[in-house]
Amino acid sequence: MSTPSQAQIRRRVSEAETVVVKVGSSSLTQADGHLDVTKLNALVGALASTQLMGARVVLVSSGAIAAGFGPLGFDARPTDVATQQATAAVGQGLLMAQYEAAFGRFGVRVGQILITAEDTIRATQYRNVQRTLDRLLDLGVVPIINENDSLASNEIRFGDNDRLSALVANLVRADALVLLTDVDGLYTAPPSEPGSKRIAYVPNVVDALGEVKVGGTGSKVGTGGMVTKLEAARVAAVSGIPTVLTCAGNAGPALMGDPVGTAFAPVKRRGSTRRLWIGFAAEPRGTIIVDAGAGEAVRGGRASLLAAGAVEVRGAFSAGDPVWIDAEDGTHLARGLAGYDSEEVPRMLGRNTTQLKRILGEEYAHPLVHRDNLVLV
Ligand SMILES: Nc1ncnc2c1ncn2[C@@H]1O[C@H](COP(=O)(O)OP(=O)(O)O)[C@@H](O)[C@H]1O
Ligand SMILES: N[C@@H](CCC(=O)OP(=O)(O)O)C(=O)O
Repeated sequence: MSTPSQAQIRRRVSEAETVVVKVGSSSLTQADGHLDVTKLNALVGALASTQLMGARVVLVSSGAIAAGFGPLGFDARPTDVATQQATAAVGQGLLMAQYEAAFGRFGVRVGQILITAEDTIRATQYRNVQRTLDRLLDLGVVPIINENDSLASNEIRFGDNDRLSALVANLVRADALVLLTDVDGLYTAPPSEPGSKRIAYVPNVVDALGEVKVGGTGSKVGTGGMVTKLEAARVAAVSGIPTVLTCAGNAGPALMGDPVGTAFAPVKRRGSTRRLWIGFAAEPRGTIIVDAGAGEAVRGGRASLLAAGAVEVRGAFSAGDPVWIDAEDGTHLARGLAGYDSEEVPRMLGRNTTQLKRILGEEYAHPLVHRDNLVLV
């Protein structure tokens, strides 16, 4: 696939049949922790027009915690997990009430979907999310997605919604991802640094960003900053989906294909959704270290990881959790979903399938990581 021009990417965004739009906390709230209804209504105006022109629109909206702390009487975004979770429970309801009213003025229905990272890595759960989203879109509804902050465990969570939005874009087979934030695009350095300049077009987000200096959030309510937005653009790019990153005020022009913000080209054709979830959705809980032969087999792309080639296991994980597969020198070779709990693995190490069946029983005959549950890194 030759590298497309910026104009081609902008056209693809304007012609998208399905578009995922992600909006950050700072674009929806005031500094005092109350929803900024004017900003929210302006965003909904742009999204509703896109939807009424025939596109399928999915909104990934942050802002539950930012919208909840003011009404609860706190001066600032809480920092402890329990209070954040309680604040999100309050803020999410307030956020949805505003969205329902705003979209309702255009006769557009909305539906709320709250997702935890854990949901997204289990095959049955992500198929469930996919089916519900597809059905909502068929029904002409705008799904509004957020991380399920009130229930997410602290160890496995997205935290920001940037990566979640890219995974959702892949899940709904979107034609474009639009990331809306409080800065009008990607800059050569954090915009507070003198001399930093907006970058209008990134033809290859995977390896062309060496010169760019990215920093964390610039606001008191956002999380992740530009780092997670670039990760999201990268996940979208390897899924074959172009991304536009700009400020929320530019939502309308961005969706119409105007040259606002920063456009990122896709870098290859669409990959398997499931493998992307495994590759990006959650932090691995442990590591399986493999010998050179198994490493080569795994890197070859079509082999499962068998116990015979594994030499050590680290960390505590359950069957189904994401794990690293590392070489003995510590190099990451792949990520995958473990076929066993970590405590079952030590007695399996180095044994071939016949030995495993004979010594431990039939139920130990399947691979440590099945090739369908494995992505190379
Ligand atoms: N190279 C960069 N270009 C643009 N913004 C940057 C860069 N590095 C860091 N940032 C910061 O990232 C912020 C946006 O991220 P964040 O606050 O998490 O927003 P959101 O709440 O929309 O997710 C910007 O306000 C900016 O201060
Ligand atoms: N799920 C959280 C999102 C946290 C957050 O601040 O995200 P973002 O503003 O997208 O960087 C919420 O709704 O408050």
